[in-house]
Amino acid sequence: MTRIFLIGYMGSGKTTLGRKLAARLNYPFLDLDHLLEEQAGMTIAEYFASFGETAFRVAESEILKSTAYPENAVISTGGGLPCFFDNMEWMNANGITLYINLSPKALISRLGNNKDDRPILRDKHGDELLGFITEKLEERNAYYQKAHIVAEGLSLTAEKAEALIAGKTAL
Ligand SMILES: Nc1ncnc2c1ncn2[C@@H]1O[C@H](COP(=O)(O)OP(=O)(O)O)[C@@H](O)[C@H]1O
Ligand SMILES: O=C(O)C1=C[C@@H](OP(=O)(O)O)[C@@H](O)[C@H](O)C1
Ligand SMILES: [Mg+2]
Repeated sequence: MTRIFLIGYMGSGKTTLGRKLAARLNYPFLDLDHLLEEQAGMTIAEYFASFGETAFRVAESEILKSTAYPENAVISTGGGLPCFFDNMEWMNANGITLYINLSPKALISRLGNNKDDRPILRDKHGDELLGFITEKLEERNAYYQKAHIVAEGLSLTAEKAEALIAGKTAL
């Protein structure tokens, strides 16, 4: 049984890499944000607007822990998920965790104009955005660094991720 949890800040490429890695390993792909959107019948942005962040954190933790995962799976998480409740410990106990580590500037470059569906970042721009991500990433790193694997995000490919994971387990 191999369940691979991809973690990292918004824009680190968890969803993108997750899809590619799952295709490469021939494992099912799950994105916890997408599962929440399906179950709630609304987008993450709508969920934040209707119920607020506190309710979102409870809901995403419930989805993490109640999903009936296939034997083998690649699971992309939301960027904040490892940093609330005991979610990080839960993932470490129930699978292999891989942190996609990127600098604030690299994250901003990847997010580009594509941050409108991320309510926490949507209204921040320029220096304010850089300052916010720098500060939050420092706080979140305390959780992210507990991952089984810390991968350098800029050069990370599905092939490299597969090799890193194979080094931790017999796939
Ligand atoms: N390896 C990569 N190189 C360059 N851009 C990437 C890479 N992976 C993802 N991106 C881009 O970065 C943005 C965020 O990717 P996404 O997978 O949604 O991240 P996350 O799920 O971690 O928030 C998207 O616009 C995506 O196309
Ligand atoms: O980092 C965060 O707090 C969040 C990250 C988002 O997922 P991505 O990391 O896939 O953008 C999504 O769960 C929500 O907007 C909150
Ligand atoms: Mg994502």
